[in-house]
Amino acid sequence: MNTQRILIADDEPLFRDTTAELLRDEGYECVCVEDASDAINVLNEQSFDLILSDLNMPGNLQLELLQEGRTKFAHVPMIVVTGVPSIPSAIQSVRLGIADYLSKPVKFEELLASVQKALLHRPAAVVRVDTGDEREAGFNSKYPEIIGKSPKMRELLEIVDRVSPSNTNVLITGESGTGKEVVAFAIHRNSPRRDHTLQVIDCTAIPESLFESVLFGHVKGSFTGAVKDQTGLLRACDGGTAFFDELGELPAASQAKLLRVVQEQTFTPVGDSQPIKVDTRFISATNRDLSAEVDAGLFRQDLFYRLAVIHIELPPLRQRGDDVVLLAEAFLKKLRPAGSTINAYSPETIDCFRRYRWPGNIRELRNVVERAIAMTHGDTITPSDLPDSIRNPADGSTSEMAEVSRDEALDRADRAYLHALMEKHDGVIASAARQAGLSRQGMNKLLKRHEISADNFRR
Ligand SMILES: Nc1ncnc2c1ncn2[C@@H]1O[C@H](COP(=O)(O)OP(=O)(O)OP(=O)(O)O)[C@@H](O)[C@H]1O
Repeated sequence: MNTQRILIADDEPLFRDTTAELLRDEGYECVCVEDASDAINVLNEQSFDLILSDLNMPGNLQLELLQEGRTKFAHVPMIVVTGVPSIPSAIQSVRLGIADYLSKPVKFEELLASVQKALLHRPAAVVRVDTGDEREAGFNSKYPEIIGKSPKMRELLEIVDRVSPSNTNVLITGESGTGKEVVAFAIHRNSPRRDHTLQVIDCTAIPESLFESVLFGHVKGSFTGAVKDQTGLLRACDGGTAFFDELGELPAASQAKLLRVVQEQTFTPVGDSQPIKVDTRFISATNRDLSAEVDAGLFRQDLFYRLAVIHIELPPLRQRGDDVVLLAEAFLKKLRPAGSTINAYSPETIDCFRRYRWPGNIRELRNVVERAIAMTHGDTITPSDLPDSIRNPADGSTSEMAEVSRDEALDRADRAYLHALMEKHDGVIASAARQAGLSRQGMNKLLKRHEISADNFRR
């Protein structure tokens, strides 16, 4: 069953509906719109694998959909189907990188062949997170799955860009949930190996006694339970990339076996005598400090040097500045149910996001957004939709405090205090003011200065 999603933008109802119906019969999911601006809106809201677009339709007289589609949604192939073919529009379309240019009337078999071809040759599948305006939202057109435009993330993307085309082995480190796997996939997808497999090998999931069998494969009868020949994971990614996740968990005996493969690119399946040669790039990830583990004698130094030819260190979310806001916005768009009217965070919620330290990094943020979407009653997510630990982080004296000016630190503490106070008093200004030793007027002034709305705390 094919569940690829196709957006059909055409103002001719007969063509639009018939094409959608025929494509649905082929197993595709189709969404139909009748003009270019609706198409752009839908593209901003949902992810698609292909766009089928008319040229002469409302909102597209300057080929707006074509222009915007090719710059903002470059990873979604587009096929133009026009009733008014012309050489200039064909040239312009091709210049903008469309997958095909068809003239109406078009036979369905011809259209289907074009769709299948475009889908086959599109950039490898990505986790597409739609973040609205590219520049504003930290959307990196070459790495759409990596949201962020903080200096640390820009630097990181530059490194990713430089290492992707090479064959060099890469070690990615960083706290849990910082996006190590996302970066590994981005490197593979932008490498010449992209048409081959990226095989994820979770080092925590392979028992030491089965390491060779799982990685190298085995022949039937080579041990009790080996009832048939089994191809190992490394064979599956010949020509591609082997991604060793949680590398730091690999036991010493398995480290030795892996070293041989990394050095020689050969291995022998269990019970076989013929070595197999592969061509594999190794990307590894760990949240441990591997060089410290090498120093402590817990990880083989030779294997470390082989695998960490390039070392990419992912910063924790708390060091990525306002990327937290960009990510929260992207997750909101991605995770809200279709047709949902939830469309914003209140300024106080954004404040909570900025203040919190995010020990679980981006994964934690994603979970928090998902929970908030389920909790909220209105169109806007407010602090009452967040877990208590995020509304009231008990981290007034973190080391981060020492990184900012005294004024900024006092300001943050003041804001945290006001949040806690409003929370406790359910947004009732009179009682909050009483506890704070302020007049109502003074409390109102302070809330206004911090752009905190008492209404958001009322139950
Ligand atoms: N820069 C980013 N932009 C958008 N989403 C991201 C980004 N980084 C991570 N994510 C998302 O955050 C979640 C965690 O990412 P990922 O699994 O890659 O982290 P990890 O560092 O490999 O975690 P662990 O060490 O626990 O395996 C995923 O849902 C991923 O899609």
